[in-house]
Amino acid sequence: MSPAAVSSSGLTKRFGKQVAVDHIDLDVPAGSVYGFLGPNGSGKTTTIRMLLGLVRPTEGSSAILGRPVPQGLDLALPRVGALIEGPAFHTHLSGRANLVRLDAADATADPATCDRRVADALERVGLTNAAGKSYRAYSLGMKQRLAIAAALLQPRDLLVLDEPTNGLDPQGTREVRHIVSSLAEEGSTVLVSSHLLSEIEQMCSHVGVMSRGRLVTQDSLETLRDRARAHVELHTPDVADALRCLDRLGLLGTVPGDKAPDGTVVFVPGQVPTERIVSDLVADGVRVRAFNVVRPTLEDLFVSLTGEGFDVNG
Ligand SMILES: Nc1ncnc2c1ncn2[C@@H]1O[C@H](COP(=O)(O)OP(=O)(O)OP(=O)(O)O)[C@@H](O)[C@H]1O
Repeated sequence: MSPAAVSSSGLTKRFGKQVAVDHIDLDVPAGSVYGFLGPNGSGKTTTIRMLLGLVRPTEGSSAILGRPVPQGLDLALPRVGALIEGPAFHTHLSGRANLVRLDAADATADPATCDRRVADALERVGLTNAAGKSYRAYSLGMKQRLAIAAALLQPRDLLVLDEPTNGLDPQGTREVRHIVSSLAEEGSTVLVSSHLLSEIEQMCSHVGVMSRGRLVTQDSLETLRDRARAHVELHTPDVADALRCLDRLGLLGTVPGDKAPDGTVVFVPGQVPTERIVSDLVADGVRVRAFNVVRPTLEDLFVSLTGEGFDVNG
């Protein structure tokens, strides 16, 4: 197992009586693109602020790049690029001049390589041609890309991006996705928050789902897709015979109990073709009243976990 780039244990933040973040155990594997997904107000920003030492947790602990927060932040933060509350850009300065200023304010940055690093960061986010324009003339998408460039002025092992596509048009969103993918290809871990499932699905390898301050699920996207795979709901008066037949086919049938009507058997067909299952059931004398293949989407899975909807298309 790869070591965690970010981890937390029982991390909790209360504002007065309100529990904004409720005992969450994060595990962001090194090298992953971890999508931190949840509706507005579910506690994502507060969590990220705690991880970066910007707000003190009420309870619990966390570590980034193997260093405890806050004691180890001096060592960890130079290796972390964060887009959380946009850096303070000067509206009258150009994008390039803004980055040079930010770099100059960073004690860990080498002034001798500033120009090259600024040029590289601008190139990465596709702002080379607009580098000399004043910030006030930038579109929202360009401003967002400049903020990402600011996080990339130095090589980073971990990027923390809070809702990086907020307010961007589809083109801007695609560009941010592309930047995230290229960072991941180069080996950085990326922790990216979003309230959009479609976005997380397209760029992440892992997902943590927040709902009302709690981390309701956390896994690789692959595993979650697997959990959301098709299952069959079979209705029959011959439940025992049906279970025996499924067993012979190597399938595990379960009787869901009080939630489903009498005579319901649920199973995951896996690799066995459904037509084969039906014909075997019939051959065994099982009276098939209904045979419904249910294909939940990832969204169905998350909604069932959180009880809330996700903005699917943005
Ligand atoms: N400084 C604060 N004082 C009081 N309550 C706060 C404070 N910061 C956040 N909260 C509350 O904590 C809850 C979680 O907010 P948070 O910003 O972490 O959610 P989020 O998932 O990031 O949502 P969004 O995407 O809207 O920022 C909200 O109900 C919010 O009102």
